[in-house]
Amino acid sequence: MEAVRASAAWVASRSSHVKVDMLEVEKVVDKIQGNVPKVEWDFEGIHYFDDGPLTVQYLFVLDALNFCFWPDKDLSYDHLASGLKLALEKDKTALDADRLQSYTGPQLRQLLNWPRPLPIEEERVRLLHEVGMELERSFGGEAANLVKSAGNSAATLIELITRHFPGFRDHSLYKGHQVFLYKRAQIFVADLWGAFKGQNYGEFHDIKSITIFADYIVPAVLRELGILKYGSNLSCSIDSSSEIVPGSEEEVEIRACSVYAVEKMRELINKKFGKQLLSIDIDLWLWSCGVQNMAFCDELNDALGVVRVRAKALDTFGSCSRCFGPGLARGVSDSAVSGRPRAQRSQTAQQGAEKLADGCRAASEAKPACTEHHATAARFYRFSLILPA
Ligand SMILES: Nc1nc2c(c(CN[C@H]3C=C[C@H](O)[C@@H]3O)cn2[C@@H]2O[C@H](COP(=O)(O)O)[C@@H](O)[C@H]2O)c(=O)[nH]1
Repeated sequence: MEAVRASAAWVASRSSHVKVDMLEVEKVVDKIQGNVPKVEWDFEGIHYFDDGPLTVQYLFVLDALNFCFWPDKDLSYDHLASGLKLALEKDKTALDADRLQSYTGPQLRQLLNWPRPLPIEEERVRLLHEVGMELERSFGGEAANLVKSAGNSAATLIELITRHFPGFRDHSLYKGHQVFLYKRAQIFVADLWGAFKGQNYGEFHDIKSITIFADYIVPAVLRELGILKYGSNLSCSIDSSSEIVPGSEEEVEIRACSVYAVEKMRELINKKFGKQLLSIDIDLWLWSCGVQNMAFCDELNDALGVVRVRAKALDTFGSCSRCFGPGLARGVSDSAVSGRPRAQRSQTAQQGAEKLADGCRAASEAKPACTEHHATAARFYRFSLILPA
């Protein structure tokens, strides 16, 4: 999106806490030889998809709530995606516009099968109400109509979303200048594109206008790669896990410089290797790398290996969406990410994957579906899959 791209460049040129290291951008581009590993949308197997308008409704609600999972160490994006999916599978009307307007905090928790208050729960409930109310008022209750009214333009869809739904207006004031990052509105477009494979509700003639999505995972990956450099005060705050205040210069710089760095990466790939990549594809690669295991992002060759391993592992587990047994999944996942030497870790994960597959087969016969355990297992995947076999 042009407003996001221009904002990111504006901030990056004035940034004082964060710098984009162009030499490191070039090193990464050379190392991957312009080939960004293809990561499939829904590589985790946790999203609802029925190829129709209900999927659009699901994705819109999902992305309305797609922020801030970290304050609860057990909660992740997976819980939201798989929780809403299960809720829809149980009751196709769960995300109808009138229902969205009446959810309370405890009801939202129940919908997601989450046992305690969600981070920023009141705001999440407010967003649900806003989405339900505006969908009903302007789009006949259906997010699919919102998408249709954008006429296959990603930029128009983002304009419509941010005009009608204030909760998606991801703006900040930086050094007296308004900057636009539109993380969740852009993720929604990318989700449609990914889920519908660029067809039907996912067809956008200007999909290349979308930038990456400035969340808290991609910047961590870019920092690990050496592309983002933080000043010493910011480094200390982040390394000691202090909270970075929303809207602060630091926060805006981290997010905007991430967008800018990937735009530069894309330009360089085009210049050196003649390839026109979409920021969406780079985002999904970096994000999947980040949520799987940061330690592996320092060696991009490993990352290339990751995708192969993932594809193989999904063959093993992909068809099972039943309860895996929490003890097994947890135990294995803890050992897989402990600080052991790489060769040993790979072996542990490999054995873990086999054990998990056995447990999974047994459990799926013995127990009914269980979102919470499934999410735990999915998180384990994310650790195990990136370990080279
Ligand atoms: N840049 C970027 N950020 C993304 C996503 C997604 C999910 N995209 C789905 C689309 C296709 C795939 O199959 C994905 O499942 C979530 N996030 C952000 O991550 C954070 C959650 O992290 P943790 O607390 O560890 O669960 C949180 O800020 C959330 O908003 C993405 O794609 N790109």
